[in-house]
Amino acid sequence: MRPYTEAIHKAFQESIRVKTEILHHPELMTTIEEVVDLMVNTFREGHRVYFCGNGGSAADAQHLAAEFSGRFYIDRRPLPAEALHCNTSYLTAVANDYSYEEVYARLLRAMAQPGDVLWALSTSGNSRNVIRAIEIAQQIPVRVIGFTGRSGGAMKHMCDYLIKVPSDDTPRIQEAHMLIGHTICQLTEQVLFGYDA
Ligand SMILES: O=C(CO)[C@@H](O)[C@H](O)[C@H](O)[C@H](O)COP(=O)(O)O
Ligand SMILES: [Zn+2]
Repeated sequence: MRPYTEAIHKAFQESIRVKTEILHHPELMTTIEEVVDLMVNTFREGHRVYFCGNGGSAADAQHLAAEFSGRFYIDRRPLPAEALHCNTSYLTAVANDYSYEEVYARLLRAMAQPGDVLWALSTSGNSRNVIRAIEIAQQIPVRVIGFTGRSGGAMKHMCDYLIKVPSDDTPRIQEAHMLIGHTICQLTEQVLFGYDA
C-alpha cells in the first residue's frame, strides 16, 4: 500500500458516509425541498438572495450565488443573488473601521429588503460575522437558511430553515453543503424555467 492510500480512502469514505446519512434523513430531505420552494417563490416575487460565510464557506457562498446570477444548466434570465464578501475594499474598510464581526451585517443592512433571503454558511455555526448577519436579517426581516455542521452551534435556533450536516469535520461538512446547494440551484432553475435535467 502506498503511504497516502489509507488517508485518501478514509476521506472519500467519510464524505460518502455523510452524504448517505443525509439521503436517509427524512427531516433534512424535507428541509431541502422546502428551501427549493422558498427560492422559487423568492425569485418569482422579485426578491433577492444573499450569501455569507468565511474561508471555504465564503468560496461556497460566491460559487452558489453565481449559479443563480450566472446560469446553472440552461440559458435563462439571470437571478438576483450575490455573496456579501466579494468587494474587498468594502470588506477591509468595514473590518478596519468597525470590526470583522460587522462586515456582513452592515452590507445586509445596506442592501436587503423585506422578503429577501440570506444563505448563512458556517460549519461550526459560531462565526460571529455570520451570526451578526442573521441578527440583522431577523430585523429586516429577511428569511435565513442556515447551513451548519452537526451541532448547529449558535445558529441552531436562529434560522428559518436549518440544514445541519451530520458531521463535525469542517471539510466534510463543506462538501455536503456544496452538494445540497447545487441540488437546490438545479431544482430552482428547473421549476422556474422548466426543463428535464
Ligand atoms: O475551508 C476551510 C476548511 O476546510 C477553512 O477555510 C474554513 O472555512 C475556515 O477555517 C472558516 O473560518 C471556518 O468558519 P466556520 O465554518 O466555522 O464558520
Ligand atoms: Zn475547505
